[in-house]
Amino acid sequence: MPRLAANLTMMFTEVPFLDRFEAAADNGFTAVEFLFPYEHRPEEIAERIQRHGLEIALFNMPPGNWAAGERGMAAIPGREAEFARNAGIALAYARTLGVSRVHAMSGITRGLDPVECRNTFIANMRVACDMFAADGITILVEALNTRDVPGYFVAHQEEAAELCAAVERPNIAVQFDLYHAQIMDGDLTRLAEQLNGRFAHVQIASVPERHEPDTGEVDFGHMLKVLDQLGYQGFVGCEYNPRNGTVAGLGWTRPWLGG
Ligand SMILES: O=C(O)[C@@H](O)C(=O)CO
Ligand SMILES: [Mg+2]
Repeated sequence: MPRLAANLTMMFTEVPFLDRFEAAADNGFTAVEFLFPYEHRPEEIAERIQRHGLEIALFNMPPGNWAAGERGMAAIPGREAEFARNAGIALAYARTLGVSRVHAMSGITRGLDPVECRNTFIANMRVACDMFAADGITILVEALNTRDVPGYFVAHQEEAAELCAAVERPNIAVQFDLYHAQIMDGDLTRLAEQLNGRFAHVQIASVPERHEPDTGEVDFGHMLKVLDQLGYQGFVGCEYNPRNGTVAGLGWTRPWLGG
């Protein structure tokens, strides 16, 4: 049975960030995820988690200047020191929050030398993996679709898996976002079978609109069963923009969350 995690960057945005934890718990979630916690002290977030009996499935390292269009820097030559600093910031949050998966975004590398980017990515990820290993934390690599994020370093699931292998560390894995995967790769059942054992987090949303996963071109009831059959024990992040309000759109979660 997949364990759903509400993505608090996209869901429950009707209330301020710190109040989204209560909203998620009230609606049956026992786990949450979010992109960036850094506007809040880790202790404030830890208090919400404890108060509402939640677990945090995942969050991202600082991504650089998000508003200016930056999407991480793991593969961007010349930003190694900033990457390592950001890894340190994320590690402090992960420790306080008891989180065991942290996503390190690769960056927009369009126009840069691909070999240099790959070497930078591998070296940076080795640094991050080694920093997080003692705490039992896995670093995640996500492929993003080129329509939403043109020029991102990793666009296909097999590329993400191959890069993880090239890092040669036990605590790195693919963040298998089925929304991006459907847009770029398709054939999701066979893809999940091929990648089985190499992903440590899953995310879902309808395609192409990125709304609730009960609409659109992918049958997520089927995909969640496939993940079950493959023995996937991790979380499934609900990373979508609710169509008409978060709570109004939660009907699809009933078979998975109960209620
Ligand atoms: O799929 C996404 O957009 C996120 O999981 C993410 O981390 C980068 O925006
Ligand atoms: Mg995602």
